[in-house]
Order: sequence, then C-alpha cells, then structure tokens
Amino acid sequence: MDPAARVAELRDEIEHHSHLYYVLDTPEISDSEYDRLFRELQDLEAAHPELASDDSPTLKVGAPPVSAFKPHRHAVPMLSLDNAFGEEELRAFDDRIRRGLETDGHTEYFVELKFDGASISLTYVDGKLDVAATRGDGTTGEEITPNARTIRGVPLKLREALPGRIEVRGEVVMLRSDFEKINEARAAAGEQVFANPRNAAAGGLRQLDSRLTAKRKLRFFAFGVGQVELLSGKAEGDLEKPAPEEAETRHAVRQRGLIRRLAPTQSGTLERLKELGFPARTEVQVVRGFDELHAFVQAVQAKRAELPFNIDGVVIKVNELDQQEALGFTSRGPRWATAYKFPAEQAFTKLNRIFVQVGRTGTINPVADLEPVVVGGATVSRATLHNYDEVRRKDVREGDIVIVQRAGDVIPEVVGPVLEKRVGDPPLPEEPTICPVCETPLQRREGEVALRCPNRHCPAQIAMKIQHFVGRRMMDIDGLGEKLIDRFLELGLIKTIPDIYRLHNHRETLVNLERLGEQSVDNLLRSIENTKHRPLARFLFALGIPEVGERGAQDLARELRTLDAVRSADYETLVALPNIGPRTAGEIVQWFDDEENRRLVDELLELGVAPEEGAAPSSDLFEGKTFVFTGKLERITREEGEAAVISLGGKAAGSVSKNTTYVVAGPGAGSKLAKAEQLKVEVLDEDGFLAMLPDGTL
Ligand SMILES: NC(=O)c1ccc[n+]([C@@H]2O[C@H](COP(=O)([O-])OP(=O)(O)OC[C@H]3O[C@@H](n4cnc5c(N)ncnc54)[C@H](O)[C@@H]3O)[C@@H](O)[C@H]2O)c1
Ligand SMILES: [Zn+2]
Repeated sequence: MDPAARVAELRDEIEHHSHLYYVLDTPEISDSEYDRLFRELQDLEAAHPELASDDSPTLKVGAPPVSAFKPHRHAVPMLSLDNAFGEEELRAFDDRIRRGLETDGHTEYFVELKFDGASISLTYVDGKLDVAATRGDGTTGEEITPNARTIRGVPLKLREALPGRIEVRGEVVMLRSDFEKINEARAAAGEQVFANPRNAAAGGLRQLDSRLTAKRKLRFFAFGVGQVELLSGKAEGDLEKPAPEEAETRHAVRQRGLIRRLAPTQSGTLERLKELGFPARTEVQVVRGFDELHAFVQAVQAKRAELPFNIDGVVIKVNELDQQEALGFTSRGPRWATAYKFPAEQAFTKLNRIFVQVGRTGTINPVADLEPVVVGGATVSRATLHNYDEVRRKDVREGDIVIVQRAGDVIPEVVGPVLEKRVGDPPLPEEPTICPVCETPLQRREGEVALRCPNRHCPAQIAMKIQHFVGRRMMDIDGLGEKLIDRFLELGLIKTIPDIYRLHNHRETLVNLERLGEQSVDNLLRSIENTKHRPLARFLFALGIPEVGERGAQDLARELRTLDAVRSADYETLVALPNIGPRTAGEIVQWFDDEENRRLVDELLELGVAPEEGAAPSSDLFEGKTFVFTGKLERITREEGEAAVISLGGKAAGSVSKNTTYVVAGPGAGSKLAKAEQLKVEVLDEDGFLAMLPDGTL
C-alpha cells in the first residue's frame, strides 16, 4: 500500500480506538493490537517525514475531555510515556539517557510499578484538596472533584498544611477482587461486562453522580507532582545543594518566596508524598545502571500475578530531578522516563465453537475453541468457560468476539463477549443433557452448579483420573503424558489406575507400538517402578479424593502419618484435624467407604505401591508455630524449609494470616511479605530461619 494512504488509514483507526478506549471505556481491540498500530504509524512517520502532520495521534495524549464535565486546564501538561518492549529496547533507553546526560557511568533510576488504571491530578491549596481532574488530552482534563473525594487514598487534607499550591499526580485503579464482584453484578443484570479493571476505574472516575463512583471502590496511588508553588518555609529544608549552574534561579525563586520542588529526587518526592498522607507504595526501588534495572523489571514481572491490582509494566524514571530537567520532554512525554511493558494478559479473538469437556470427577465443563491468539506471551486456542451458568451469565455465544485472559499460571479464561461486535442473534449454547463421551444422562448434585456424568466407568473420566494420578505434583511418572495415556486406553492396555503398575506385563506389545522403541519403553517402565515409594502426601493427592488438594493431602499425611490411619479415620477424627473442614472430612470418609475405591487402593498396595509414611516429628521445637516461606531462598529450597518445619513439629502454610507465626522471606518477596508487615507477623530472612534450627543448618 502507498505509505500516504496507510498513514491516513492508521490515523483514522487509531483515533477510532482512542475514542472507544479513553472516552467510552469500551475498547474493541487489545492493548497490544493498539500498540502495534501505533508503532506502525510511528515508524511510517519516521521513514516519511513529508507525511508528518500536527494532528497525528503520535503527537497526542489521550482524548479531549467530554463536555459533561467542566474543563480543567492543567498548569503543567499531563503527558503519556514512551514504551519499551523487551530487553533490547530497555537497553536502548538506558543508552539514550546516558547519551543525553553525556555520561558513561551508571544512571540512577527510580523504578516503580506501572499501574494499569487512569491518571488524575489533585491540586491542594494550603493543604486542602481544591480540585481534581482527569488527564484528558494532556492539556485539558475533566474536573471530577466530587468523584475524587470518594476514592480511597485521596487525602482531603494533607498531613501538613503546606502554604501555597501543590499538584499531586497518580493513578486510580480498581483492585482485581472488586473488579470481579462488579463484573458479576453487571453480567447478572445483562450489561456489558468491563474488559478489565482499568476500564472500570476510568469509567468510574467519570460518573456524573459521585455516589456511583464511590460504589466502584477505587484506589489512588500517587506517583509524582505537577505544579508546585509552595511558599518558602517548611519545605525549604528539602532544597539541598542546588547545582551550581542553578544557583542563580534558585536565588530568584527564594526571593519570590516560592519553592517548586518537594525534594531533589524522584524517590525523595515519593517519600515526601507519603509523609503528606498518600498511601505508601510498594515495589519501588532506586537502581543504578542497566543490570540492576533489568533485574528489577524481571523481579516485578515474576510477581505480577500476586499483586492485588493489575499492572502493565514498570515505569523507569531518571531519579535526579536536575537530570530530568536537562533531558526535557517531547510532545507526548518525558525523555527521562519510559514504560517497560509486560506482555498483555488480555486479547480479543473469535470464539469458534463451544465444546464440552468431561472432568476427572465427571464434571461437565464448557470450553471455548478460539481462533489462536497470543496472550501473556503464549498462544491460546482454548479457554475455560467453567460451567453453563457462567456461559449464560456472561452471555457468550458461538461466533462472538471475546476477551480472553491469561494471567500468570492461571488457565486461560473467557472474560466475556464484545456485544458491539456480535453479528445477528446467535442462539445461546445449549447445555448438554447426556455425557458427550459415554452418553449417560447427566445429573446435578444438590448445591452444585456443574452438571456431572454419573458413570464412573466413563472413559473420559478414567483418562482424566489417570492423568491426574501420574501428574508432576502427584506420583510424577515421567514420560507418561496425555497422548500416551489415551493410546494405552484405546488399546485396552490400561483400564484403571492400578493397570499402570501392570504395564510391564505388556513389554512386548509396547515395544512394537509405533514410535515407541525398546529404550523408551524400558525408560517408561523404570520410571513407573520408581514411583512406588512416593511420600504419602503425594499418594493421597494422586488418588483424586474430592476436596483434597496438595495442601490438604500434606495435612493428612503429617497429622495421621500412615495410609492405614487415613483410610480408617472417621469423620470426627478428620474434622478435628487442622485445616480439614466438614466438607473435606465428609468427602474423605465417603471416598474410602466406597467399595471400588477401597479395591483400587488395595490393588495398588498388592502391586507393591507403598507410600512413604509421614515421619513423626523429631522434636516439638516448633510446636504450635506456623511458617510461611516466600520469595527466593538461596541456600535451601522452599520444600526443604517446609520439611524442616514439619519435622520439628511446626506447620507450613501457603498464605499469611493472623495464625502465622513467622514469614521467612527471601529476595523478591511480594504480597505475602506486605501482608506479614500489615499483620505485624515476625519476618525472618533465610539466615534467621536457619539459625533457629537445632544445628543452625538443615
Ligand atoms: N485497546 C485500545 O483500543 C486502546 C486504545 C488506546 C490506548 N490503549 C492503551 O493505552 C496505552 C496508551 O495510554 P497512555 O497514553 O495512558 O500511556 P501509557 O498507559 O502507556 O503510559 C502513560 C500513563 O501511565 C500511567 N502510569 C501508571 N503508573 C505510573 C507510574 N508509576 N508513573 C507514571 N505514570 C504511570 C499514567 O497514567 C500515564 O499517563 C497504549 O499503550 C494502549 O496499551 C488501548
Ligand atoms: Zn461420561
């Protein structure tokens, strides 16, 4: 295509999506698609300077304010940020900064989370909130003062009544937990769900009735200041050592009695904001040079999913304000900062078909078959829809354009359809009445939403049970994957879980199977044999008793120690155990009461499976104490730490609560550490933990 035509097309398209995103808060394409269009336009404009235009979206910020609100002119423009994707672009940013500052040394950066929300400006006059405004197009925003007053983290009065005027800027976000509740309610009311917390927060800011804003439970995190015109006095002490070339202006400022900075650095500014009453910020750090910068970025990325709100990257700012000034601005943003973007966790794609999957316990799960799309750095072509209640609630139909989400290790899921893009009126997917695999009529258990196939010999369930049994966190049978299990089932080589341990009787058949050589068969048989003495906790987890997960199985093994004790425990015994609730206790009793399940366990034992019993604690040193391990440990693994705690009579838990005695935190610890600090739980580092052990080591 002719570059001029493409440029025109891109500008139109970008304007269209900006309007949907910034003004209507209902995007139709994902952020990464938008970023791609934006980059393409930037590149074309750079390659063809003759196509430059003053009103190109590449020179603009956000979108103009809507007329329902009083316009607010920003004293200092509220700009956007440049982006960096990947290590190479991060390095290029660092190089550019060093060139700009004409230094070869390490630059000092202030690095922090890039909140995925909407920015606002809060102006305080003599310490009182005077006016709040959205970013708008950067020059003019919308005045939303009554709405801002409802946001947690926006002080109505600063802790110090600073004389003069100070404008604080930051991001308004919605916690993921609040977002989920709000979306559930919207779906139930047949409304379009919000694609993400950002849209919900941005929309919440621009309500005409501030009571509606209050309902969204928004939060504010300050990240900087705009205009500062404080009368000298209190804040002056923070004006340390002006750079010599600035002494002149500094002198003039002082004569006028005005101070225009809170502190000489970005990190100092944030400290001051905290003192003034803005919520403390976590995950902020001063780093020097590229390596430290890169390490921080990676550490944040690793704990992205643990944070209570969404972030879309890390913001990197040159820390010294004098250096920031020297670097200056472009029309869209500061030269002294960039946004390092993480892979997007959401994408838009077409839902081709909804099909049914039968789970391990017979649950019937609708699954979306999607046009493959990259989300969170991986290609996704299937996503769970959980159950048919949810399908109806979200109103997802075949052929819809849907929002797909993949956050951290969580299974990809369909957030909801883009109703605007629905073609015609496709029928709501029908809930099946018979199992798609064995054709048994489906049932629904009392109090459950999911339908179930009640046929315990249903081939689909057996396949899933076997897959679960051999899984990595269960019996961990190396080399026995999903495909091979299906093949063995088809050939009748295995029909039940115990048949796995009888496979050696079929060595000849196996060796002659297509694509399985003698060597891989022997490897497989050996790895099966090697799993006969797995720890009891793993074995219990592998059995697939409803409600008994990894932690539950560990609790059972630790408390009851032998398989016999678990098998024969009655309801009262079980329910008295820590962490075992009535429902779990009931399921365990029922499972072992079942004739077929008992035979399954007996057969396994006869075949030589002998789970390693939970050892009795060697001491009661940690009795009554609960430990939580978090972050990266250097000298021991988390599992070793937990095993040590248990063997000394203590407990290891996965999350911090008021019952936690100690949190052992290594580098990179995130929300668990924050929770510990909040609950005033004692925090140890790895050395501190090791020092508590009888020998001072494992
Ligand atoms: N899906 C769509 O249709 C669509 C349309 C338009 C824009 N977008 C998305 O919006 C982005 C552009 O939006 P933008 O102009 O707001 O830029 P941006 O979100 O890339 O970066 C600038 C903004 O980051 C925010 N921010 C968060 N944490 C911060 C911190 N710690 N310090 C400083 N700023 C912080 C501020 O609000 C600032 O204005 C695009 O990259 C795209 O992903 C998507
Ligand atoms: Zn079935």
